[in-house]
Amino acid sequence: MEATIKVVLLGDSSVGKTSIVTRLKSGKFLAKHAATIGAAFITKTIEVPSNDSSTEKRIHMEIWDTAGQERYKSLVPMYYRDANIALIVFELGDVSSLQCAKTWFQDLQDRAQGTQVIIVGNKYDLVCEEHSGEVTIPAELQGLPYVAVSAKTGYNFDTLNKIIISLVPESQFKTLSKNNEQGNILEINKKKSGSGCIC
Ligand SMILES: Nc1nc2c(ncn2[C@@H]2O[C@H](COP(=O)(O)OP(=O)(O)OP(=O)(O)O)[C@@H](O)[C@H]2O)c(=O)[nH]1
Repeated sequence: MEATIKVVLLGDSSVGKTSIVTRLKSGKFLAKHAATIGAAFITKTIEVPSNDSSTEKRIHMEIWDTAGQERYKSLVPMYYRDANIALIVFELGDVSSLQCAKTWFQDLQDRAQGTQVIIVGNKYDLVCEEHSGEVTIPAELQGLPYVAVSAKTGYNFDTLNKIIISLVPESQFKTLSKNNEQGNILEINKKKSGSGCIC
């Protein structure tokens, strides 16, 4: 079974959206300094762990990394339109980026109600462990799935992947295309025999 989903990253400039995408895609951290211009797109396939090999599942993710800089803000709705999942990213220890996350959530509620939201607090490696649990999530964002990660160290990316997987509804999964091809071949053969063709 396969599902294709569109994932978009939203959040203030420099909170680490591109670094999260890179970590999701390649498991690496590149100390990147250039800000994203407009948006960037990558694809990533993840296997859904299962005990039963007959129900193997794969999720193809189309991941859109948007620019956090103010001057590109008006373009962003174009990228979150039709997204199944939005990762709204803020930087742990940076209150203004958390306020910005609130604004993005409001935007999605106004313009993309079908999009499921995950709140991601990034740069866990920069905050002291004993203080990292003290993030006060604004009331508007409470109840949404939340995970603290570090794109630099890879901390909690397994949890982030699990949350993404859990948000893909069963109805989104379609039978593997290989089976569809087999189905088509059977259909062609049936038509041939029906028309009396012997070639
Ligand atoms: N220490 C630390 N630095 C990080 C982490 N994630 C990203 N950074 C750094 O933060 C800076 C900004 O990261 P980007 O991934 O470019 O941020 P962005 O949100 O894509 O920025 P825009 O393209 O402007 O929207 C870079 O210097 C990264 O190396 C992290 O988990 N820990």
